Amino acid sequence: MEYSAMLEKIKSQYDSKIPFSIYSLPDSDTITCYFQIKNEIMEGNCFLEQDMLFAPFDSEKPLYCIPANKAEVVSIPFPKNSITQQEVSIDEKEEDLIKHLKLVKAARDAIKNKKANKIVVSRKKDIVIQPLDFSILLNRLFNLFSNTYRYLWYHPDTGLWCGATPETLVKTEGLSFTTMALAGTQKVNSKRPPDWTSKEITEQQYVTDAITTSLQRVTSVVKISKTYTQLAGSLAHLRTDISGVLKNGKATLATISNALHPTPAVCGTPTKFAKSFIAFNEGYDREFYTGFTGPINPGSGDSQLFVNLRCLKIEETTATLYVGGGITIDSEPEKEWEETKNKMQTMLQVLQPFL
Ligand SMILES: C=C(O[C@@H]1C=C(C(=O)O)C=C[C@H]1O)C(=O)O
Repeated sequence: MEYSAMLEKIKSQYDSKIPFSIYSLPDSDTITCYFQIKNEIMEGNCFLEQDMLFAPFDSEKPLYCIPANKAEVVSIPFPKNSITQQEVSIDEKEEDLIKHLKLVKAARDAIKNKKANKIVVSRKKDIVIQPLDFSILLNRLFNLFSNTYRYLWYHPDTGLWCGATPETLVKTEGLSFTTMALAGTQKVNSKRPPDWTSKEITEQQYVTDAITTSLQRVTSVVKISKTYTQLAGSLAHLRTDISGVLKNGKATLATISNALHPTPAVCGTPTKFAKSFIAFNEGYDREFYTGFTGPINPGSGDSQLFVNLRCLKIEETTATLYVGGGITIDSEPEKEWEETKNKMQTMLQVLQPFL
């Protein structure tokens, strides 16, 4: 399939409300498209066959998939273009600032009261956009942030989502797996490497510890790398790689993703408290933000799932952007607000021609 035919196909699937998904793996020049053939709703048991998966933050809610055997699956190179980035400024409402500062303070108070060590709090931001043009959107999505997992997903039940996430939930190859603990955020400064503070180091260590503990149930041989800096757009994060072998016969992709999700990178620790704090205090439904998505193939064992961060949802002429950050005892509310603004830049860069 030619790239221009693919663009036509996306438009016709979208106009006829038939599910499709397009993705490019980190550092790849190829996009893979899943165009569902018939307009059936595929939700529920999505971990059994080769498919594209789209799972919400709340594991009680349905996850969606486009099975390969019900879709036209094509992989093609995407046209490369260099795009210059300029910071995009948008109006933020005073009430949103006040609400977020209050949320961060409430999370910090719960931590001070020893209810949790870390809680990830987030917000969403609605932005009015020009009518969508898939050609422009995909050109920016796939050419910017090439070291991230970039995707576009559409399903009539979930709506249209896209994202460029730096975070792997889990990658499996046969019985081997790798995952990562990603946390701590600084704006990249071209003059000097990030100087990580003890707040960020502690916040990221919580993630490594929690992931290693939850994996003990379903894996054997866990290897933990040194912690290093990962760049994602104009941001830097702290990252530790965790790899190992799945317990033969016991661990499936479903068990390992259930063991991992939601990690303290997007929820907090302890998970139960952080989850209920988020449900009671965030004041909105995260839907698929901080859920997970990616191409899976349980038969061959080669699957890649990514945490749905730096993402947005488009409904007609409104784009909703989702951003959050990890709160610990040392968090400063104003800095956390700035961090959400910095994280928003990723999707604002993609949307720039539509603003
Ligand atoms: C929650 C987000 O990102 C997560 C939180 C981070 C942090 O608190 O520093 C860093 C990377 C991600 O694990 C987001 O991008 O919305």
